[in-house]
Amino acid sequence: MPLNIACFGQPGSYTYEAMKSYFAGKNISPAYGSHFEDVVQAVATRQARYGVLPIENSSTGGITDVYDLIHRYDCCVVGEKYVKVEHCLLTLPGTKLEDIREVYSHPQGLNQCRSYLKHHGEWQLHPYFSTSQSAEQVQKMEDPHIAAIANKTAADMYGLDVLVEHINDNTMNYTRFFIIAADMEQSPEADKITLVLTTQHRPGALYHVLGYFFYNGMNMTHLESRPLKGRPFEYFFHIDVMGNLRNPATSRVLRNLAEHCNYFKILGNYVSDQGGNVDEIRRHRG
Ligand SMILES: O=C(O)C(=O)Cc1ccccc1
Repeated sequence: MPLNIACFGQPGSYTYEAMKSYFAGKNISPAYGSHFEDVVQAVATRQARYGVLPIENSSTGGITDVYDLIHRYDCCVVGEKYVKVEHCLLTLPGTKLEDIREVYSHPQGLNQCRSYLKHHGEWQLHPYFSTSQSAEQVQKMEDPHIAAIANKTAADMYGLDVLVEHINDNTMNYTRFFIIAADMEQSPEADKITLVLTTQHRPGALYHVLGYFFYNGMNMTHLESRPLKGRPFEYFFHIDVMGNLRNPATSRVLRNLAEHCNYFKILGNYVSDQGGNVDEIRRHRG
């Protein structure tokens, strides 16, 4: 039986790449969603066993809608994948740079190429469903004045030329993807925990939360704050820390921490992505 996977975008999207690489060698049956919510909903209603979504970019930061959706639909994080994102300007074969008047891409794609696009301030920018759907749109419109920002796979899939390569502002441009599910998964190899909490609304509350990790030698790798609806200037904190919940010391720290929070939920404990990309990021940091 193939694994039903809900994937953001369509074949050729960066999320598609993340899915292919995370589930390499597995028998999968993907269904695609044009909105982040489609993917989360498919998982929450168990139409799909797993969902794949972008969560964070190394140049533009957290993809905040996705944090909110995972939490709102009560989904769990069961894995992660880093993908190096190399944006290209794709056009119909034969189009020249001076022909271009309009550019389609996912808002993340437009954002990550801001400096390049600034040099072409006359181009009209169209935020679109995903990078791959933007490429398909260029193919369908058959208009040589229109380009898309997407990857080389999308160029091949949708019969487009790569007019300009590497147009992202930051050459070290990585996106982290979450693999989500309706239920928690636990493995002895899991080494990363994603949790969400709200602190008491008093001075030093976040300092205390961070102190739990610091004094117990737990490496915190990500912190994202999201507004609490109906409570102006109060926040959910989405936190990643290294650890395995089966380790009694780790679970004790988290239990103690939970007691000091207004709200505390573990979204997942999974194996961190230790692929070649991560090594490259570390090498670059020196
Ligand atoms: O639109 C896509 O291809 C996506 O998967 C979202 C995205 C867009 C740009 C960078 C990383 C992820």
